[in-house]
Amino acid sequence: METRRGRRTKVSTVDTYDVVVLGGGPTGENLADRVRAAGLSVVVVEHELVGGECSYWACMPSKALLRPAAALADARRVAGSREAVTGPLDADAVLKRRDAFAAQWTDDGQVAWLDSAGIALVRGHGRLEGVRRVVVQAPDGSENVLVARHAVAVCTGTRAALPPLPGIEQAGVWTSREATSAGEVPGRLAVVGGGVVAVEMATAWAALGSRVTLLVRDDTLLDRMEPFAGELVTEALEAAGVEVRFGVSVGGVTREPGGEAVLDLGDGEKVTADQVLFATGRKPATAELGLETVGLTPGSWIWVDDTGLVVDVPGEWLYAAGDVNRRALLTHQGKYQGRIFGQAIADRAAGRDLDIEDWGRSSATADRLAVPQVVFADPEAASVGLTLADAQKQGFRVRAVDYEIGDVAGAELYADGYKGRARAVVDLDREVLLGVTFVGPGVAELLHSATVAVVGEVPISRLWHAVPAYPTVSEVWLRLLETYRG
Ligand SMILES: Cc1cc2nc3c(=O)[nH]c(=O)nc-3n(C[C@H](O)[C@H](O)[C@H](O)COP(=O)(O)OP(=O)(O)OC[C@H]3O[C@@H](n4cnc5c(N)ncnc54)[C@H](O)[C@@H]3O)c2cc1C
Ligand SMILES: NC(=O)c1ccc[n+]([C@@H]2O[C@H](COP(=O)([O-])OP(=O)(O)OC[C@H]3O[C@@H](n4cnc5c(N)ncnc54)[C@H](O)[C@@H]3O)[C@@H](O)[C@H]2O)c1
Repeated sequence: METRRGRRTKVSTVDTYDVVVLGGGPTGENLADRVRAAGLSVVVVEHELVGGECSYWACMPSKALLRPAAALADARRVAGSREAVTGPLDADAVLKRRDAFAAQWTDDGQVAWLDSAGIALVRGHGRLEGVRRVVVQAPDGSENVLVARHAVAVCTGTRAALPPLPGIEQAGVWTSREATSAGEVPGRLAVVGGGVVAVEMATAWAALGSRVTLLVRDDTLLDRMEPFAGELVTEALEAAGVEVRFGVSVGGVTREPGGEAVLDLGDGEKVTADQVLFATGRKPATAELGLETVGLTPGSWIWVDDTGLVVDVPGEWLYAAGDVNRRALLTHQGKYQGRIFGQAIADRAAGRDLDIEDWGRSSATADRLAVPQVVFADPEAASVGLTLADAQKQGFRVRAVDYEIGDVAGAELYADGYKGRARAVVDLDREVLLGVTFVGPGVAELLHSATVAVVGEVPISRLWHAVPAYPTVSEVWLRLLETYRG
C-alpha cells in the first residue's frame, strides 16, 4: 500500500465495524456512544488524546483559568465579603487546578470510558481511502485498514487559524493551545482578535496578573452577539486594566531569539509584548484526511444535511459532525450532533424511516434555530437563538424587549451595583421568543431557561405563568414579559 509519504507499508490488519468514527473529541465520543447504544459495533480513531480539543486545550482548561477570577470578582462585588478579600489570585494555585482539569494532558479516564461503553479505540492518524474504507497509520508507522459496514463519521474538529503575516511562523506566537496550557503568567500579553477566545483569554490572563493589550481589527467585541454584549464586556475589560484597541490591523510580528515580540501596526506604530496570542478563528482539520479519495477538497469544511450526511458524497455512508462541518463550533452542539446523527446512522442501518422534520429524532435543528453560548468573561455574556439583527435579516416581524438586570431585586442582592442587561427578541406573529441574551455576573446558569423557551416555542401567554422565584436574578424573566405586555 502507498502511504502519504510515498513509501510502501504493509497493511497488517483489516477490521470491519458497523461504524468508523474519525476523531475522538466530544463529538466523536458522543456519536460513537449513540450508535453503540443502538446495538451497532463502533471504533473510534484518535491520533492525539481521546477527549479532543475541548478537554485539554479549550473548554475545560480555559474555564478552569476563568472560574477563580469570577469567584474573586463575585466576592469583591458584595460589601462584607469584599473586605475579606485581601490579595490577588494565587496564580500558581490557579494553574495547578487548571492542570488537574486538563487531566495533566493524559486521556486514561476517557479511554476507560470508551472501554466501559463497548467502543473500540484505534490510536493513529486516520484517513479515508475511498468508500467506507479508512486507513490508520499507527504511531509506529504501521498501517491498518478499517472497513465500515454502514457509516464513516468524520469528527476531526478544527485547529487554530493563523493569518499569513510576515514573521508569524518564526515568532513563537501563542494559539489557543498555548493560551490554555501555559505554565507561566506572561508579564505583557498582546491578544489579536475580538471573538470568544480573545475575550476569554484576555479576561483570564489579566486576572492572573498579565498586562494585556487586546488588538481588535473590527470596531466591536463579540460581534455575533447583541451589540450590548461587546459594549459591556469592553467596559469591564478596560476597568480591569486591559487596553482594548479597535480598528487596528497587525501587519507582521518579529521576535529576537529569547527576546520580546514586536507587533507591527503600520505607520511605524509597534506594540511589544512577552507573548502574543493570535485568537483569529479556526480552520477544519481535514487537510490530511484523504478527502480527495471521495471527491472532496482536502482542507475544506465538510457540508452536511440535517441528518449529518455529507451532501457532496453519494451512497448515504459518509457523515461529518461537530466543528468540522462548521454548523456551530461549540462542544455542546457537537455532542448534540453526535446524538442526532448517531440516531440517523442507526435508523438507516436498521432500514427504519428517518424522522427528519424540524425537531425530529434524526434532524439537527437546534444548530440552525437555537444555539446557546456562554462567553465566560466578566460579566458573562449568554445568548440563545437569533439576535434582533439576525431575526430582522431573516424577515421575521420582531420586537426587542430590553431590561436592566440590575433593577431586579435578586440581582441587587447578588452584587452591589449589579450591572447587566437582558434582551428578548419576540416574534410578533406567533408571540414566541426567537432569541434571548443576558449579560451580567452569574447569568450563565440563566441561559438554559431561555433555551427551553426558544426550543419549546413557548407562547408568551404561557411564559406569563412561569413564575420566577423571589428574589432571584431569574425575575428578569418577569420584567421582560411585563415590559413586553406594557
Ligand atoms: C480556547 C477555546 C475555548 C473553548 N471553550 C468552549 C466552551 O467553553 N464551550 C464550548 O461549547 N465550546 C468551546 N470551545 C469550542 C470547542 O472546543 C469545540 O467546539 C469542540 O472541541 C469541538 O469538538 P469536536 O469533537 O468536533 O472536535 P475536537 O475537539 O477538535 O476533536 C477532534 C478530535 O479528532 C482528532 N483527529 C483529528 N484528525 C484526526 C485524524 N485524521 N485521525 C485521528 N484523529 C484525528 C483530534 O486529535 C481530536 O481529538 C472552545 C474552543 C477554544 C479554542
Ligand atoms: N465559551 C465558549 O463557548 C467558547 C470559548 C472559546 C471558543 N469558542 C468557540 O471557538 C470558536 C473559535 O473562537 P475564536 O475566538 O478563535 O474565533 P471567532 O471566529 O469567534 O473570532 C475570531 C476573531 O478574530 C478576528 N480575526 C480574524 N482574522 C483576523 C486577522 N487576520 N487579524 C485580526 N483579527 C482577525 C475576527 O474578526 C474575530 O474577531 C468560536 O466559534 C467559538 O464559538 C467558544
